[in-house]
Amino acid sequence: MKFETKLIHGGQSEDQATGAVSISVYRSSTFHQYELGGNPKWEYSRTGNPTRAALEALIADLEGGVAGFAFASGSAAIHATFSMYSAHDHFIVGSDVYGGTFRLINKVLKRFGLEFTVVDIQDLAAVENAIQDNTVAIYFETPTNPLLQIADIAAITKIAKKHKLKTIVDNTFATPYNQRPLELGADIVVHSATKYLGGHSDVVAGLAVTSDEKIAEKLAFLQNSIGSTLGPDDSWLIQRGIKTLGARMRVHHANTEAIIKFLENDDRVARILYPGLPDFPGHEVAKKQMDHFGAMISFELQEGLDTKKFVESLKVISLAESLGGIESLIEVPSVMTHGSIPREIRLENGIKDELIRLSVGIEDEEDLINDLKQALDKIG
Ligand SMILES: Cc1ncc(COP(=O)(O)O)c(C=O)c1O
Ligand SMILES: N[C@@H](CCSC[C@H](N)C(=O)O)C(=O)O
Repeated sequence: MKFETKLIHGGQSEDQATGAVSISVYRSSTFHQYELGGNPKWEYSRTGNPTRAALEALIADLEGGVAGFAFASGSAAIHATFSMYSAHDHFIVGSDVYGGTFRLINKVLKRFGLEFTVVDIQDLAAVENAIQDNTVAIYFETPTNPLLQIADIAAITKIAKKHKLKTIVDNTFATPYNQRPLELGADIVVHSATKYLGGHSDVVAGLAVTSDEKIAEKLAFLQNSIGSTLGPDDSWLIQRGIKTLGARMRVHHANTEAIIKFLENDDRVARILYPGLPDFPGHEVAKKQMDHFGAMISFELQEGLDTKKFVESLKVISLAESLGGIESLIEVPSVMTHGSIPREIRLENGIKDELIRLSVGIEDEEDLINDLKQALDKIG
């Protein structure tokens, strides 16, 4: 089955009880057990729910894993994944990660004794040099939020395997439409399904997928034990969103190409970060491991231009956190999505105060470009 067909018919796409082509929402907390001490398929919705299970089967299918797990948010999926490990286990983490992941690591996981070394994930020698006797896994995003840095997944998983480490990839920005890390050797993929997978900015959800049966057992245990599971209504929304992922991504990509051309030709734009640009540092690796370069763009305006006024002057594009929805969203990471990272660390990692991140939606491309133009005209 081709990927675009899998989006619609993959996993478990029909309701098994009725044949309904849209999976039913099983809004039941518990299930009648007809035999005491039997082994029922469904017992309690935290442990397993048919609507959530359909989504979990679908994401496992799309990422090429053996099992998928749905959580109440991307952060919950990441938390459950790190919960497989114990105090004094050491992780190598990419320096550019979503601010909330940085916060989870530094303010929560470290308190439970997990240890972390932050490295530039583009630098393979730095990754290998950071390995210690107690290192258990390498965790990174690619493309990263918000600098869109590209990590070489195949090369990193090769290093990981050599040292018997696991590789965990946050595939939120790429989505399985553009990139499938498990096929490149990763052990676990995590997602903020809040973004492209849901696709309509109307649900917060997270997913984890693994290619390893033993990890799948651990994640199933932790999902049930921690209990941060995704409810049936939200599971249904994510499955519905995924059905149109291919159609949406084609428009996201076309609009992004047009906006990149516009930004490249405007003197008021100083720097554009986008993996599809031939002179972008990660371009060659992105070309190798991604089917398309995605629809996230970061950029900086020329020094002295008023970033605040620019983002506040947009009329079609909304100033808002989040990304991957049908509507275009713009934000300033230093103040918004990455505000929880101390300024000196942020600057050290390359996130300037004035960096702007744009999530290109599927509106008419001319409307988006005209909106950017009128806002630029207000400041310079
Ligand atoms: C790359 C990335 N990973 C994980 C998360 C966390 O996801 P959620 O907001 O669904 O908890 C986000 C954003 O929130 C993100 O941008
Ligand atoms: N205020 C939130 C930040 C949400 S950021 C959402 C998303 N990951 C993005 O990058 O836009 C918080 O403090 O967690």
